[in-house]
Amino acid sequence: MIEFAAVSKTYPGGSVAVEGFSLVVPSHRTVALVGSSGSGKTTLLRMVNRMVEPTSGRVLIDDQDVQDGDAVELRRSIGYVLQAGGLLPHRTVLDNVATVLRLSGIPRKPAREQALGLMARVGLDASLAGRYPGQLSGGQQQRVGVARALAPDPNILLMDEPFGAVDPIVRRELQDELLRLQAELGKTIVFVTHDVDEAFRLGDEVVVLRDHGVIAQRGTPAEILAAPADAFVADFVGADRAERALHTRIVEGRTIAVDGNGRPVGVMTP
Ligand SMILES: Nc1ncnc2c1ncn2[C@@H]1O[C@H](COP(=O)(O)OP(=O)(O)OP(=O)(O)O)[C@@H](O)[C@H]1O
Repeated sequence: MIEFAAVSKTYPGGSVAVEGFSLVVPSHRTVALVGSSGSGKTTLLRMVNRMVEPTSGRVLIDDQDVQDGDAVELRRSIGYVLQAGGLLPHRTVLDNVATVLRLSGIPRKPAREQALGLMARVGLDASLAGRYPGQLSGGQQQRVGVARALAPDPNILLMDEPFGAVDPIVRRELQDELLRLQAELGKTIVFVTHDVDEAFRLGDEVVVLRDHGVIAQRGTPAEILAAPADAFVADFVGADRAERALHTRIVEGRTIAVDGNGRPVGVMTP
């Protein structure tokens, strides 16, 4: 469990990124933080692994204040996936993953074997092991980023717009892959995105942020869609967008789901 207890962050120079944010992320769940650019998502995420120190308030992991332990150890125990992948450009794919294992004291040979296992787990063919990150597609690079983050078998995975740089089809594949992995692994995931559809797809719970990390609404995707807290949330989640405004129509005795443009999108099953 991760708990943000009234955290605030004012950066040097006076920019207020987050003001009085509180949230509990239950273990083995995925919570998606969604908000527009500058709403403080990255700042909040980085407070968990102490890449950002709150100006006030505390972050607790399983009731332990993250400030109490060693920052390097904390960072090593938490998986972190970034949009850019954060890969080492002059190391092969296998080495990128194995390095993380080596850092935790695993000898070279078993580290490489485990790295191959992690590659398979995220859907990367072993034939890519000897390539350099620059020789991979964007989607493959992101998979390496996920394999790296999973290497120390962390309980917590922090994901900061991890699929932001790939095209929509690959993005969808990566989302499916993450859902599959999460069903197997049951990590505690904080997923930052500005894409509402991605948040709704991946989040067991979704937290919609306004500026300064102020929570506009939190709930399951269904709860937020069914009852947006206010006009800001309704607008942000696109509650009136044609593709969300579904209704049914009877055609030849079957009930068809139709979107706001009148386009059929599915058949209702009894
Ligand atoms: N190191 C920094 N120094 C000063 N101000 C910063 C720093 N990092 C972030 N900020 C400011 O804090 C606010 C929140 O930034 P943050 O990166 O947390 O938002 P975000 O929601 O993740 O945005 P994005 O989606 O664009 O990444 C912004 O106004 C930003 O300019």
